[in-house]
Amino acid sequence: MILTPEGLDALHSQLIVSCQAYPGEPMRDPRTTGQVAASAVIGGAAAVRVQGLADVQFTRSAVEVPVIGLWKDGHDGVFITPTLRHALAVANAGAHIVAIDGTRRPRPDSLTLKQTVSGIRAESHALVMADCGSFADAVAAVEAGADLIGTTLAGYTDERPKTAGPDLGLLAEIAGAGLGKPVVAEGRIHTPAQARQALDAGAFAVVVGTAITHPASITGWFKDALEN
Ligand SMILES: CC(=O)N[C@H](C=O)[C@@H](O)[C@H](O)[C@H](O)COP(=O)(O)O
Repeated sequence: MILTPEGLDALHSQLIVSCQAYPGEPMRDPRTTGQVAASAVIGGAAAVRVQGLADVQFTRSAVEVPVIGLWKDGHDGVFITPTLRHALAVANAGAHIVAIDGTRRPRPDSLTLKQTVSGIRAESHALVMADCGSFADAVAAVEAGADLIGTTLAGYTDERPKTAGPDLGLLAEIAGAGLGKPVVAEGRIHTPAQARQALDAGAFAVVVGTAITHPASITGWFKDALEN
């Protein structure tokens, strides 16, 4: 199944679930990722987002909804699918949508964001989601040709403070600017009410990760509540 820009309509106002376990964690296994993703789909996820080539491959065979794939390399600076090589590997692993760093920061392979998007288009059928950290990033990502704009990196670059919940201010600013591409709310959406607020602030779709698929974090939230 090839996902076209028109096919993105199926994701309008929908929930996308990010299924990620981090290096060294017990659930860091591509089979587990696929099972968690399939469970999220049973619950109503219209798409899933997974990290790592094997995770993309396993998840593609575990679900029938669109798979957003990424490859995290490192954890500082530009680390979400940082180069064209990473992006093409994610596309080749079967991702319908490749999520890439969509900031204006220099990239490790020295390509511009526009060259990266063009390279993905030239070599694959995958759509491109640009993970942005600011309004200026979003404008640049649309100009670069991205199919989807994510607020994924709001609070993780030095352009925005890290809000406790989702950065609804940035979301509303991008959505309100009418840049012509769907804006996906992602990052620190921890409650159903916040997911609803994100849609109301203009999000095309909402990505929730930790609050649905990261038991260690969720357990910590409950434990903290008992201790304070
Ligand atoms: C900044 C960064 O590395 N974000 C990553 C991107 O894929 C993931 O670690 C997040 O879990 C994902 O964005 C979903 O966000 P949240 O888990 O807050 O719902």
